[in-house]
Parts: sequence; C-alpha cells; structure tokens
Amino acid sequence: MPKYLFDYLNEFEDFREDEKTAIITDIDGTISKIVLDPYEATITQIMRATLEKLVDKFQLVGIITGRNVKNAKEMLEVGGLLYIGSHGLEYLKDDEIHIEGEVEEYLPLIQKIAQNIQAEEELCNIKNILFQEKGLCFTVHYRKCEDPQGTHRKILDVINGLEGLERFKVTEGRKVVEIRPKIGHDKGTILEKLIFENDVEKIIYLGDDVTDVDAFNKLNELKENGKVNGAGIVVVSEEVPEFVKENASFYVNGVDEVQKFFNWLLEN
Ligand SMILES: O=P(O)(O)OC[C@H]1O[C@H](O[C@H]2O[C@H](CO)[C@@H](O)[C@H](O)[C@H]2O)[C@H](O)[C@@H](O)[C@@H]1O
Repeated sequence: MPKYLFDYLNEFEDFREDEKTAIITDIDGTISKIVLDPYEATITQIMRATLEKLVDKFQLVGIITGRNVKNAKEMLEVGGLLYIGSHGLEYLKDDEIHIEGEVEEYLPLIQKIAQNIQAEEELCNIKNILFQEKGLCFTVHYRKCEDPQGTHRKILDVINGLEGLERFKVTEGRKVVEIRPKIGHDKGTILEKLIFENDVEKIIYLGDDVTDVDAFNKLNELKENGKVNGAGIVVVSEEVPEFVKENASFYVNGVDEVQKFFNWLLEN
C-alpha cells in the first residue's frame, strides 16, 4: 500500500532541489476536482498559477490525460506545459496537435462506433447518460444517472456486442466506460518515451484513476531496472479502487493536497 506522502516529504527533497525533475500529472481527480458534468470541470486560478510556477522552476512539467489535447489546453491554458492527450495517443507541440501515425486510420472507425453506441435505444433513452466524443477516444459517462450500477452494466452489454470491437480497447474509469484504438499506447508507454527522449533522471507522476495504473506500473518497472528515480502518487478518494492505490508509492487525499504538495515543491 502507498505511504501517506506528507509523512515522507523528506524522500522528495532531492526531487525538489533538482530543476531537472520531471513532474507529470493527469487532470480530472488530480488537479481538477471531480464534478457531475465533464464539461463543467475546471482548474482553480490558484492551481493554474501554481502550474505556471512549476513550469518556471522545473525543466519538464506535463499532463497526460484521457481528455483530448485540445480540450486539455483550453481547460488549463498554461503555457510551457507539455500536453499529452487521449491516454497518450496525441500531443501538443508548438501549438500543433500531433497524433501517433497508426492512429489516424482509426478516426473514421471510432466515429462510426461512437455513432452506433449513441443510436442504441437501450442507452440513449437513459436519463442523464452523457456521450463524449473526443476524436481518438469515445467516453460514455454514467455519473449523473439515477441508477449508475445498472447503467454501467447496460453500457458494457451494448459495447461488448458491437461489431468491429476487436480493434478497440475498452477501459473503465471514474463512472465512465471508454473506447480507444488498440495499438499498444497508454499512459505507461508514453511516460517511458517521455523519460528516454528527455533524459529524465527523476520523475514524479500523479494520478487517480484506472488508466493511471499503466503509468504507475511503468514507473515501478523503470525504477526497478535502475533507469529512473521516480515516485508514483495516487490521489485517493472513496471512489478510487484498491488496485489503483496498490500500484502507487505514495498517496494524498484529494486535489487540495496535490495543491499543498505542489506548493511545497515550489519552496526554496
Ligand atoms: O486522465 P484524466 O485527466 O484523469 O481524464 C480521465 C477522464 O476525465 C474526465 O472524466 C472524469 O471527470 C469528470 C469531471 O470531473 C467526471 O464527471 C467523470 O465522472 C470522470 O470520469 C473526462 O471527461 C474523460 O474524458 C477523461 O477520460
């Protein structure tokens, strides 16, 4: 089980003192509080200003999110930040969106699958179900539904019965089911790429959800092989499953404590 970060701050002194430390975080549930409607999620002005200061202090500060990069950029509006979106399938460089080559052919396919799901009567008649088309990924939200558990089951039934599903990966998250191209990219592979491409020696990764497990695991593997010195931090709440927590080294309670940790990193 992870250790409570604020009892072990001394283990982060080296990270804080080294401007080459990379700080990578996801967005929802980590630097942005979970809200009912994904389009209503925001980051506070204080968090925005803090991210800007982190960018000034450290060489590599970035986000890896399940949102698409366009949406992430609009939500955060922090310059100098590395934006990686759609669980690692696209990134923003010099204000231009780049997508992994092999993903392009999936664009029409995912669009079609998204249309088919939204046309399913079994789903589209459910009050407050929400469909989020993100380009490379498609998300079905059931947080606002009257019967979240029942809706969750129906979503999976519909998705598992879809034609052509074998080319897609279905993942679950905080009251969401997501579909994305099955091409071997995830938050872990992109984290590894980022570490090697930028000669990163020390890295802190923060996340709160199922897809962050790929990043926590990759970090553990690289640490064990002596490739990097790193710490995976899980942002816990009642909703976060045990297996997500198990793969991180440290935990904090909620977005406010992420803010508190970032403030501490900025001291000195
Ligand atoms: O990797 P992340 O940056 O954590 O993105 C994961 C998903 O986050 C968003 O959904 C989550 O946050 C919503 C707003 O608080 C909440 O309503 C929803 O229940 C959460 O699952 C986003 O909308 C998804 O597209 C991301 O994949």
